[in-house]
Amino acid sequence: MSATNTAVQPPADAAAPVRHPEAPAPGEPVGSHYENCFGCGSGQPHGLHLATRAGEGVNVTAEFTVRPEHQGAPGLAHGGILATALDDALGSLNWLLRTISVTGRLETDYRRPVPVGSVLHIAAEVTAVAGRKIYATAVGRLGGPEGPVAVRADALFIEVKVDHFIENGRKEEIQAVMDDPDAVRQARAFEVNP
Ligand SMILES: CCCCCCCC/C=C\CCCCCCCC(=O)SCCNC(=O)CCNC(=O)[C@H](O)C(C)(C)COP(=O)(O)OP(=O)(O)OC[C@H]1O[C@@H](n2cnc3c(N)ncnc32)[C@H](O)[C@@H]1OP(=O)(O)O
Repeated sequence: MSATNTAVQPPADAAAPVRHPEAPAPGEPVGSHYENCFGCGSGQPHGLHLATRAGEGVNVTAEFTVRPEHQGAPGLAHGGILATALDDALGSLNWLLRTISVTGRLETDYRRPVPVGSVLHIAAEVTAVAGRKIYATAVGRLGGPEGPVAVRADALFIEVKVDHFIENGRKEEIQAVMDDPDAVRQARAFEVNP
């Protein structure tokens, strides 16, 4: 049995999540939110290069292929890397809700070791929303989408404005993003089109 923390369990009066009408269609890729993201960006040679697709509900699926640079113990994925993979899949649920949010709490259970070379099949979904708090869960399986559970997580994401990144990110990277009008428009659209 997993230990649970009330912070990642929705309160009784939380609302069911609603799939945004402009969310990516089921089966469509959920693009990377930032090319230098260690989880999903194409610009990180040692990154996880997570490929995420929208599901039919407020959910996504993703695959993560464990490479030698992701090791903790010999031949096995590092636990922090596995948490990163789940965290990033959970983060891409932003596109299903069309809400920008960041991880407040991530509670992870490791059930099986994950060998280098294996593919972690991840499924993540929003379970409830209460104000700015978004409750979500993710599971990573081995051998296929129905395979045995290797790792799972419950998470609390907190909704933020674009200014969260502008005010807190290092100036160089923020300026580079702001110089890309498409990136700014995409991020701002989340705020004006709830
Ligand atoms: C032109 C530029 C454009 C840029 C555009 C970029 C677009 C990007 C798009 C999409 C990004 C997606 C990225 C996904 C990547 C994968 C996910 C990650 O790795 S995210 C990184 C890791 N997480 C953090 O760095 C958060 C650090 N923490 C914070 O910044 C703050 O703590 C924050 C924003 C989470 C909350 O701070 P507060 O001041 O806004 O709000 P308060 O009042 O503290 O919390 C609100 C409620 O939530 C609860 N809460 C907050 N944190 C909690 C926690 N850890 N555990 C339990 N409850 C918590 C509080 O108790 C409060 O609850 P009550 O309303 O009082 O009921």
